[in-house]
Amino acid sequence: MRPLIGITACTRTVSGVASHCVQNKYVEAVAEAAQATPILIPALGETTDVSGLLSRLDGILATGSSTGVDPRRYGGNPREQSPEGLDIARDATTLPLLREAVRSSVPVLAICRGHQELNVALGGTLHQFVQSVPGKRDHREDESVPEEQRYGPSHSVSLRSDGYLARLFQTDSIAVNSLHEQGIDTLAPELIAEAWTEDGLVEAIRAPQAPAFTIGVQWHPEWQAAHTPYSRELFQAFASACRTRASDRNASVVG
Ligand SMILES: N[C@@H](CCC(=O)NCCCC(=O)O)C(=O)O
Repeated sequence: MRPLIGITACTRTVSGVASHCVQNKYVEAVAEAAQATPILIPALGETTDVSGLLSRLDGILATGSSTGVDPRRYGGNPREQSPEGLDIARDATTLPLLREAVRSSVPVLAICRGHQELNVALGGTLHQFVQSVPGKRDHREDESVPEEQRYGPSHSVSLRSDGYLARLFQTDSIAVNSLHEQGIDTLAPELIAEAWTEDGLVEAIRAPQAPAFTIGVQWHPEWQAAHTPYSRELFQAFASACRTRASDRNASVVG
């Protein structure tokens, strides 16, 4: 049986109707690159039954989003963010969920906003506008170009020489896409950096003491994941951890 992977949703108003949304590329990456069964995790906030949900899941994919984590979640200045740029219900869902997933041996792959959420959930902080930080490059996408170009390679990242990703990819740097303006400032105590841009921004993270696979990346491996070698390898490694979790879960139900 395929592992069951929960994908974090955003709240959106679609044609005037309040909705929970996940972009197709995340669903496709789980179904095709990870060969798993995707299921949406709605942004229900505090009413989410976190432990009940985690006990039924084999992995969590924390997605990217145009919205940012509310700065009040990490001691940032709330006046600098417009309310439309936030998704309070998503924060109230994903932050406790990711914190508990890491503790409960549920594999986590966290992408872009998800990567930032993982850091905040575990006690780290973010830059609200990386492009305004002295010495940092502008990590935002060019919104005027077609999607194919927006998700194309933008800059390289150096991989930690003794790190998980360098071992997985068998290289010390890769080219990645870049579509964000927030970014990690202070790393959460239980995370280590797995990759950096040349401006020093942390582009990938891992929780080395976590019982299961726990990786965050600032770039977008879900974009055409099944057809892009490093992205496919990352999703396959995540899937392998999810399969282990699935067989452990089944063994505990049977036994
Ligand atoms: N808003 C945050 C997060 C950036 C992010 O997740 N971008 C993804 C865009 C949509 C997608 O492809 O999922 C920031 O600006 O840092």
